[in-house]
Amino acid sequence: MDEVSPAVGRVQLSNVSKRYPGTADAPPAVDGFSLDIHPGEFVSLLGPSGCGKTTTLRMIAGFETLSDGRITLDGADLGSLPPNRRPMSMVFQSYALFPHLSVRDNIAYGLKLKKLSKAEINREVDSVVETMGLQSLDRRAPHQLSGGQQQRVALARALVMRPKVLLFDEPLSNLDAKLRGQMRLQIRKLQQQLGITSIFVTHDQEEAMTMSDRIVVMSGGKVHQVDSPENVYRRPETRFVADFIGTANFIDVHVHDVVDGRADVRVLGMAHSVASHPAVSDTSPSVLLARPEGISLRRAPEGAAIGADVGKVVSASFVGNRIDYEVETEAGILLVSDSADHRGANADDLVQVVVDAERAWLLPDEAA
Ligand SMILES: Nc1ncnc2c1ncn2[C@@H]1O[C@H](COP(=O)(O)OP(=O)(O)OP(=O)(O)O)[C@@H](O)[C@H]1O
Repeated sequence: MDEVSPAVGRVQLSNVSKRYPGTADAPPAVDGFSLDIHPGEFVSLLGPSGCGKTTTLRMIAGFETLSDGRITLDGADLGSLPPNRRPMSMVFQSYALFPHLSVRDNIAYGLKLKKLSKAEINREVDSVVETMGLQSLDRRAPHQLSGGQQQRVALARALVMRPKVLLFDEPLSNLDAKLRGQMRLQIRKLQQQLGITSIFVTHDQEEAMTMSDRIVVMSGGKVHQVDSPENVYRRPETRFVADFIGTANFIDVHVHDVVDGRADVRVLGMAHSVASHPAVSDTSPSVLLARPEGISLRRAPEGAAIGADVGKVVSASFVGNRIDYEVETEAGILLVSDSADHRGANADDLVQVVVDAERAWLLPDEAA
């Protein structure tokens, strides 16, 4: 396949909503979704079951109508254009291969419908078979392939249509963890090589984090944050995002002063200056987010008792590349991860608990 990046495939969603028929008393499945997806960008829609990510993808594909709003591709309104007239290909969780057709015929299927000549079809199929490393498998039937191989065929079938946009609906959920990891890398590499705008639905945060340029975190039909993987982890917009992505310790703090995105707070008896969300003020309820790797444990001073900065180790679990601790403190149970390869503390030890202020983030406590 050509390895040039076409500067096409800009998808814009403006205030898109979806209310399914017969659900008038429930909140909309998708509620005022706006997003500008750049050509060649890899965007994941991430959120818990029922948050509206599949509905959004299906509206982009044309399988669902919009109740409100507009979706454009390269500036042109997609309106009621049927799915097969949209220059997009979808890769499904179930692979959706035709069982009675060979790998090669599965890949060629869409091109035959487009009535390309036999020679053209062969050329395009050869090219994509090579790109996907399917040369030795192309005469087989789908049932003679592993799950990962079937998913590669499904991707080849999508790519051969030379879409402007690739849509993925949880394509890796049926694969085992190791294969999922390999497929993630393969899809991302290929996507970058070909420069095809990609929209990827998943409920797996690690998948979204490792593959995406930007992640859209959704809940209850609404967008909570659109940001880089790093920002959704380190600088979440809402408590929901902080909790959904990774492991979160939420610590109640006293906020003394907020200036230029930094706040003076008292955490576990110690004064710190921490980065703070723009909506945080010294009068609004706020909560400190500290990730487990942003807290460290030190040996408690001789004769120390549980207090402001001294806690008691409840459990210490060896997880291979790190040790996970649960520590009981005055701020509740905190989860702490230590990358050290030796166990620094054991259950029942008293430890000094230190929050790394540079890795902490103060955000509005909408749950307060
Ligand atoms: N055909 C339908 N008719 C009525 N309600 C629907 C229909 N399809 C989905 N919904 C509802 O719309 C909301 C969003 O569903 P959607 O499938 O988009 O969520 P999701 O985030 O993709 O979830 P999952 O990860 O479980 O697939 C849910 O409340 C769901 O029950």
